[in-house]
Amino acid sequence: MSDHQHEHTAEGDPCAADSGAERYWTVDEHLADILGTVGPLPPLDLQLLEAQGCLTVERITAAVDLPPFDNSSMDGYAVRIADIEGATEEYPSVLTVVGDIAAGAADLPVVGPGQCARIMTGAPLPPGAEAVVPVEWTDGGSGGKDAAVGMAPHSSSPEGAGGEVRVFQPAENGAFVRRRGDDITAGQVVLPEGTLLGPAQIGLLAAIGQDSVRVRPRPRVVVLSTGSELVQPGTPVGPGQISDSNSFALTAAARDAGAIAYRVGGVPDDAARLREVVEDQLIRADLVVTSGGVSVGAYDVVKEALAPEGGEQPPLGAISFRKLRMQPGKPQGFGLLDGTVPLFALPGNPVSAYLSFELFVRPAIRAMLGAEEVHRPVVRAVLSQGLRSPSGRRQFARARYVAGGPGEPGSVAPVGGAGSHLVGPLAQANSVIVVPEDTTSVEAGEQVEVVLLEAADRPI
Ligand SMILES: Nc1nc2c(c(=O)[nH]1)N[C@H]1C(S)=C(S)[C@@H](COP(=O)(O)OP(=O)(O)OC[C@H]3O[C@@H](n4cnc5c(N)ncnc54)[C@H](O)[C@@H]3O)O[C@H]1N2
Ligand code: MOO
Repeated sequence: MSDHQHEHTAEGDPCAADSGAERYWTVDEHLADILGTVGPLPPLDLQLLEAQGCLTVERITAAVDLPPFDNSSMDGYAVRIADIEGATEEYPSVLTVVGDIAAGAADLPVVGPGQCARIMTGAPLPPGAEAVVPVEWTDGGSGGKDAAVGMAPHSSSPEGAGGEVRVFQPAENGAFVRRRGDDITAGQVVLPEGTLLGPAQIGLLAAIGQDSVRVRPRPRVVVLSTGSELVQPGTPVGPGQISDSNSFALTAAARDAGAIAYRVGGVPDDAARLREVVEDQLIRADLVVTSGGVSVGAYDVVKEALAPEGGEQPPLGAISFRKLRMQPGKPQGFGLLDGTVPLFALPGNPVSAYLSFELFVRPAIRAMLGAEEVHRPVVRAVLSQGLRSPSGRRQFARARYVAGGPGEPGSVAPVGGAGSHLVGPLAQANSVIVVPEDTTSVEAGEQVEVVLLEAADRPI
């Protein structure tokens, strides 16, 4: 056995100390309980930029035509086509300029026979005109034989356009004209129900004149970490203390899943204090995540605070603490606070907390957002190093996955060992290998199931 394989054995695994009598939940039972409890949040009208990343809950119909009026796609001259028929550089058509139309102009000159109007990109086509000739096809009103390179800026000739212009080329009816409604017509469905609102969709809503949109809002997720040993990163770490990393990783993971996340720093191991903090946070929480304090230690206060046994205070909610047939992530708490707000009590070990979030909390957030697919993508890949797994548990081994060529499976290698405290290798992982409950070893070259935690092949 290689050293690497040795690292992935179940030896020294804290999950090995189980008594036979207790009921264990499978990963699937736990997930089914979660997804059976958590559903989409009620829809809300949000301002456009607040709605970024949300899904629409109804189809959206344009109330207006886009463009709203016939307009020019070039800076040039609005003309009648009969006037410029057969125009050449040698025999240009000479037209009288009757006005100047900037984008936003409302008073438009009428273009009669032998006349034209200077026009800017986006400006309305004036009555009588049938096409636009770009300024480069004309002398720009200079009276010379050479094509113009541009127009004199309005600031340097505020009197606007007048006099004559020579046009050196003919144009077809409608040339350089963007017709009213050629993009979108009033009454047209522009976004179907369930559209994910990204920059282009938000731009489209603004273009049709909407300032708000009805969506499933992002869940507001409050992340708490518990433990008297925790200090805020950036402050000195005393004897026996560690920097609180879970609240940062889990807040970032909640954002990554599409939530609005609030990090509440380390709460000491004091059940009454924790209870107070959770109660305070309920005002802004659609979902609460805690880490730590769910095992069997004397200071594991999350259980005590949320599901007090025989105490004077009633429980804050119906939170069930359970053990799962998985590694890492064996101890888990889940239930509803106040009958409405889902609470996830995740184990404190950083790898356990993070993977539990990925497997259980992320799908809940996605379900609240109304997403059709709530799970991370799962692929099959060839294992490049053998690994061991404890019997009776589904193991989730941190790994690096590299996609294969077209039609080929990718390859995957475990990173780091099985210890739930190993945050170094976790930061190298882009995936987890799933080893089923009844499998105790997988050899190099065999295919395994891999959950992708991010786009594969991202350089570290
Ligand atoms: N006798 C038993 N002991 C343990 C068992 C068991 O079944 N019997 N289960 C082990 C397993 S598995 C896990 S997972 C942990 C879960 O423990 P808790 O959820 O109670 O977590 P804590 O004891 O509070 O902390 C565990 C570990 O993680 C560190 N930690 C906690 N919070 C943070 C944080 N915010 N940032 C960084 N690190 C954190 C903490 O210092 C501990 O080292 O229980 C096993 N024990
Ligand atoms: O191994 Mo525990 O299961 O670290 O979560």
